[in-house]
Amino acid sequence: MQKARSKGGIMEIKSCDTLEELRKEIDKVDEKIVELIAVRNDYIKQAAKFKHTVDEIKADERIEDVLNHVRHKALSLGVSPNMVADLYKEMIDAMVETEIAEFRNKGSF
Ligand SMILES: O=C(O)C(=O)C[C@]1(C(=O)O)C=C[C@@H](O)C=C1
Repeated sequence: MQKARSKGGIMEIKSCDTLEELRKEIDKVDEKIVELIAVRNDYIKQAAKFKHTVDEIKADERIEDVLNHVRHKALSLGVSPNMVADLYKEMIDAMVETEIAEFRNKGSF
């Protein structure tokens, strides 16, 4: 089995013999990606505990830091930094909404 393509890679890369086998591996990777998105989403909900206003939730400077961080990580793994940053922008937009909903909810406990 081929090693993941870079240091710090989280999964082994299998050399597949058929398209069917390859697609099963892609499905497994997609499940992992969604699991990690769910973990991130849970942390985002926790972040609402530390915010005092809705304005504070959308922290533009922090978003820039996150985007730079993932751009660098993508580069180190040989993946397009712009593609990763675009995915992150989409995800963060949605997670800001989740955080706002969580923030509005926290008063009702
Ligand atoms: O770091 C925070 O303060 C967060 O709430 C997390 C997060 C993110 O998705 O990374 C979400 C909203 C903020 O605008 C900035 C970053």
